Amino acid sequence: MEDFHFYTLPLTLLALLYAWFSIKRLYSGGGDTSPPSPPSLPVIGNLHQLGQLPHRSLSKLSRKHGPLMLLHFGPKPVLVVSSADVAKLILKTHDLAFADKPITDHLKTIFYDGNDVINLPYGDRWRKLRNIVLHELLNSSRVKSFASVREEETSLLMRKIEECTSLLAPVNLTVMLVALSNDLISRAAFGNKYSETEHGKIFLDGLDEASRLLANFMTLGDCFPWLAWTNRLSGRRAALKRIVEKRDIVLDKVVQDHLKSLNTSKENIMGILLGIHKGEIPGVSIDLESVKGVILDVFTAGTETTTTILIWVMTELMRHPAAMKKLQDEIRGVMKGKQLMAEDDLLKMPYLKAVIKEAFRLHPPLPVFARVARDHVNLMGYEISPGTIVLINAWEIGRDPAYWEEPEKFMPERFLNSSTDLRGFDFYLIPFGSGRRICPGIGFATAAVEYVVANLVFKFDWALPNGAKGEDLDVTERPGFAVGTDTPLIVVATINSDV
Ligand code: HEM
Repeated sequence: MEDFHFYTLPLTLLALLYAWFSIKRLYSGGGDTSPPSPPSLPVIGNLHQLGQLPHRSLSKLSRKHGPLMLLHFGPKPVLVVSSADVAKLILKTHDLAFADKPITDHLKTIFYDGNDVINLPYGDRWRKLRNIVLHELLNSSRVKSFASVREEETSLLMRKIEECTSLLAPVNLTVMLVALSNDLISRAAFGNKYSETEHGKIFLDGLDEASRLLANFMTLGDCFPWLAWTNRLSGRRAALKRIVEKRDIVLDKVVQDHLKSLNTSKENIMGILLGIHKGEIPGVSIDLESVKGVILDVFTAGTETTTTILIWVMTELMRHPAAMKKLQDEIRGVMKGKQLMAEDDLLKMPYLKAVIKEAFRLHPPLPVFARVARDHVNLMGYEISPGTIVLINAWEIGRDPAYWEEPEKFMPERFLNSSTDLRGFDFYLIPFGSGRRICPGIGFATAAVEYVVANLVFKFDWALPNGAKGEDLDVTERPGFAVGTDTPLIVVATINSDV
């Protein structure tokens, strides 16, 4: 018994100390070779610190622990990047080493086993599909060819707003802009507006539900392979499967309808993809599963993001009447004596472009985007292992005080006489990402956003209902795939009497 006390207590203490340091090392990155980490809990790591709006929780942590920070989501190491300089290291200096994307079971269920551009790992299959998207579907002449779709859909939106003004009714701009983005993408993708058909509604509702189910950053089952069963238990997997099955019936029917028509139309994305599938472009090929994957990419990546930025632009203009007036003066000056805006008119509107860039800086629709390390990388003296997830906080980078004066202020003037653009070369402004995996939809999205905002501001004067002031607008963010405002933007429009 005496021996027991003599040896057991110190040994137990030693064992406890060893366990404590091992856990600490495991969950705080492992000492000098790992970037700084906030304190974490055993097993779950830093998961409890994520919150509903991850860009904000990560921003708070990074302001304390630095622009390169290591977290753990359960056992998974996660690097968080929060400054333009570190983003440049990841997206330019080591772009190839960080060119993979994280994929979870849920994403596989939604995207045909990850058989699409967004989710494929870097490699030949991804390169082949990405080239098709970049060179055949979304190149600049193709984006121009969709101008008539933008013009027709924007003038329909104008008419709907005019109807509200004649009834003296406020306009729910959020609802109208959601419908507009869906219709723009639907017509570009399929050639017609699927929102108007029963089938189309099922398809769009399916996308919406899937995006809501995926709004949580990562589920426990995604972080811990041994907890994958919780996805089944929570009912999420079954719910996703149901949604995907319904959606696939619609997508299969659209593919079959297009295939049946003798000449596959080259005027919409589905037609072009099926043309490639039939071997119409020498040296380029695509299987039917990937055709559906790419179509899903276009809808998933293109609709909610476009709606979200349109609403942020209009919200910021409502909150800043001086900027609204300056923009109106610019647009109405360019349009003097003209009724119908052509896309070439936008070239003479530098303040419009500045307003849109400023909205993207403060409110990137995808505030945090992810990459995965493919190789061992030495980053700023730290050893990063393959498989490490990298979260790039574009929202925080847009506020990096090393690059932005008064970063919280909405000040479009900062972009006048500046060469900064949205194409990912300026690492302090990366709402579309940068490097090998930069968004291929930049041209498509900005063409739509510029044309729609220019028309809204040209045709109407805007006010808030009941004489409310811009600063009263509720700009609380809503968690989701794209982060927009929680409260719909309800406004009163008056027709500009000079138009
Ligand atoms: C305001 C609108 C949009 C925003 C803010 C946006 C943002 C982004 C971001 C941040 C990425 C990840 C980039 C990276 O990892 O470096 C991305 C990827 C992607 N986006 Fe967009 N996007 C928008 C519109 C669109 C549109 C309209 C399309 C298609 C019509 C599109 C298609 C894609 C695709 C296919 C990818 C995956 C690229 C790859 O992994 O190779 N996006 N987008």
